[in-house]
Amino acid sequence: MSVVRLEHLTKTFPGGTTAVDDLTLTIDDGEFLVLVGPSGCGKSTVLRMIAGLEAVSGGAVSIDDEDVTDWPPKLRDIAMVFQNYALYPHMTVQENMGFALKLRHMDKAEASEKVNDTAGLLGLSTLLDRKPAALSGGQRQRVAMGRALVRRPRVFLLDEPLSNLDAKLRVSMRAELSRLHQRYRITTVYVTHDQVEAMTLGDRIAVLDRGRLQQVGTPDELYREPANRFVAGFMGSPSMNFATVDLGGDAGRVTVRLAGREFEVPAALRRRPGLARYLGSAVVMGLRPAAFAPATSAEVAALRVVPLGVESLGDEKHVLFRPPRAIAAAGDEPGGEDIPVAVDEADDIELWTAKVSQQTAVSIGEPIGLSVDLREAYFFDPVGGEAIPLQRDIAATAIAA
Ligand SMILES: Nc1ncnc2c1ncn2[C@@H]1O[C@H](COP(=O)(O)OP(=O)(O)OP(=O)(O)O)[C@@H](O)[C@H]1O
Repeated sequence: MSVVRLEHLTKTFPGGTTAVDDLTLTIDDGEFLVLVGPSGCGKSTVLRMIAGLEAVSGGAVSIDDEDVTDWPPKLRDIAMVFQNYALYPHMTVQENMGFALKLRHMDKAEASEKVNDTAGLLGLSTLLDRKPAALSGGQRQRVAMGRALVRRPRVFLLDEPLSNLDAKLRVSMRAELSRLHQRYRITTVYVTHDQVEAMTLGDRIAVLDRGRLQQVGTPDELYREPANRFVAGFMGSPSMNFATVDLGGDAGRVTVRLAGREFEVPAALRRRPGLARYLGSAVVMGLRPAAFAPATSAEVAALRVVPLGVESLGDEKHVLFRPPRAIAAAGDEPGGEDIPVAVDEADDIELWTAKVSQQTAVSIGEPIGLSVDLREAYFFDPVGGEAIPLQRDIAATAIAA
């Protein structure tokens, strides 16, 4: 059993930067938790406080219900792997991996057996006599992980361990990490700013922004039910597209206006009931790149956009275009029954992206029609950015009330 509990964890550096702000989070026994967030959001500082490498300014860290907040690192039984895996250059792979066991005065034969077992698992058996200089980047990273795993720590902390590797190696090391975790089930906290790594590795993902926890949940929960605009924009690649739109209609019919055209929000959209209190006012709408498709000529609900960039990724294309201006169609009167849509000027700065199939004929500067699937739309409060709740949240609130 190794449950890691962070309670109101806070870190303010002497210069006054609050890197971690009141973080409360439990990492369950055997769980693989990924901490993600943009550069500087406090991920490494959280990890360093768990390891005991950084003193906390407030709050507590406990492991298995034991408060370890003031314990020195070596008493915590935690292993940490960094981005620059810092192997001892003068030692062989065998010696590097066995070093921690030697420090613990483990019996030589037993230590050697443990090293050999772990090396076998990591595909390092034939490299045991080499020194780090004679290894590839991926092999060195595996040795670093082997060195951490060999003593079966209670908690395994990894800080962007794959970021120095090339794309192909990263994919295979991801698979390897998953396999190792399945095998040992060591409680793991993994820091990355790469949301693909987060989605593929994490049992759960915790998203940080400016030191504050935004949401914690399974990859699927974060993707499908982001708690706020920040999480929605962070999870998913390419990112979600946002526009501020005014909501029109009544309880029976909800519409948004984009590019002078009115779109009805489908009744089937689970987020729709939460929209009722925003009727007649502005909301932020989010559309993932996959919500667009090339429009067939028969479709009415199409946007005409001028591609400003086309990225061909082999099996799909990303089309970049200026966000459709949510202008009212000619004849609409502001304040009239059909509420015209306001445009947040800031939205114009970031280009939108549509994901289309490789077969779609599209080139820069040549207008194309895109259909929009509003069943895939997300809505956020225009001020606080929190997600407008799903149907079941509303039902739960109603019951609670
Ligand atoms: N020793 C320090 N003294 C002062 N400020 C620090 C110190 N270490 C980190 N910071 C600041 O704390 C904030 C969080 O840093 P941290 O390294 O935890 O972020 P991160 O999310 O891991 O970033 P990255 O993804 O770039 O590694 C940053 O604003 C950083 O500049």
